[in-house]
Amino acid sequence: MQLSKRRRIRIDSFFLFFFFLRVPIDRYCTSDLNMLSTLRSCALRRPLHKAPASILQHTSTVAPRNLRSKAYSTKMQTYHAVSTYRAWRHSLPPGSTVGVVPTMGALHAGHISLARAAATENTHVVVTIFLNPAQFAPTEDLASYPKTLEKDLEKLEELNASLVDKVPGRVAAVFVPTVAEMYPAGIPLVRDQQVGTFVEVIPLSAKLEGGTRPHFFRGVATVCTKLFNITQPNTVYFGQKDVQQTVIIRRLLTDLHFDIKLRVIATEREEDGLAMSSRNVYLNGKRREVAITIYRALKAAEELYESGEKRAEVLLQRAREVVESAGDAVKLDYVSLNEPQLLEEVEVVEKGKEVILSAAMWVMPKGEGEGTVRLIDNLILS
Ligand SMILES: Nc1ncnc2c1ncn2[C@@H]1O[C@H](COP(=O)(O)OP(=O)(O)OP(=O)(O)O)[C@@H](O)[C@H]1O
Ligand SMILES: CC(C)(CO)[C@@H](O)C(=O)[O-]
Ligand code: BAL
Repeated sequence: MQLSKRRRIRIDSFFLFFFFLRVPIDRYCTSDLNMLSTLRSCALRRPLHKAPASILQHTSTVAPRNLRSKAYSTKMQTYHAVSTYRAWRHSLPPGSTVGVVPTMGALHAGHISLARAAATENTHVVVTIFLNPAQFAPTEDLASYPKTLEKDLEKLEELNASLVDKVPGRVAAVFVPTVAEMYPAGIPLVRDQQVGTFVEVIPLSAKLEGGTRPHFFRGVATVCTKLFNITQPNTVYFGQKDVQQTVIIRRLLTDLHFDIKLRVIATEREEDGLAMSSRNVYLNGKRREVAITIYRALKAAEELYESGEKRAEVLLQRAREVVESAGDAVKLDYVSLNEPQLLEEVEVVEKGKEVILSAAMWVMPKGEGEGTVRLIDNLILS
């Protein structure tokens, strides 16, 4: 049957109306994605002819620009269960990119710089906060590790508020799972008692930090594998402060065929150069003063390198001397020069090749009830 001309025009304008309605929504999807995530926005991206009426109603409620910034400040979601996180992750519109920042909490400016980098490069940032028992030996500080969840969430909200409009992403979700969720079979700290699935990156995990903390990278690789499976990132963000961890994660991503990019973000430091670290809260007064020794030692070796010395043993000796000069307030675990792929020790720094100069040092107890505090740091010589 032929439609009358007037009726055809009315039908065409009806479709045109919805076509134009969709344009701002699509633009919205690329710039203000966090807001959309709370609206289960994948539905909005469905071809309009398939969209149910209620979804179309939604579109008109998100449209006013002046409401968007308000919505931002209320939408960062915290998920404790894998299932609810997954529901959120599946709800993201096509074209979303997710940058994941794994942490153990007690957030400081170093963590925030990772999240900021992720916000610059993704539409959605997910920060995970999980104090992972599997990377602690029974003798280590799992029980006393700082726990500041409320403040952590505030800091992430502050970051969101500080991000300018042209930064595409916001911290949209914080994943804070329970130990039972992450380790359904339980996770005793004694390795021989552990049951379940574990991931090891051999032989990288036995080097440097692994020499003193043989359990450590098995715990890290295992929990990161779980977190990557759950959070489904496009890119993961790790700090250079834990440089061996970044080498191990790169290897893990390659070997397990994760379709995930790795970004390594520069170390944030205190004014005097001390690398920021959650464990720095253990350091007060005199202990905080001597903590800077690790950075001074690395800098002294770097200076010597820059003056032309390329022999590893001479450079490392320089660093050792600086630590020794601080007396028995500190104790060096190792200082080492390694190439960045397999962490093989380097004897002479070759022209044009980057090497990792890294160290671990304990700050010794001073008063009653104080424990030793282990610090790590590194510089890249290039
Ligand atoms: N100063 C820093 N600058 C940049 N990234 C950092 C810094 N400190 C930690 N990170 C990164 O943040 C991520 C989470 O680290 P984590 O939660 O263990 O904090 P941490 O400060 O390293 O704690 P810890 O004191 O236990 O070593 C890691 O990728 C780590 O490398
Ligand atoms: C990567 C990590 C969050 C795994 O627990 C931890 O090792 C850390 O914070 O560096
Ligand atoms: N960022 C390192 C975590 C740990 O020492 O357990």
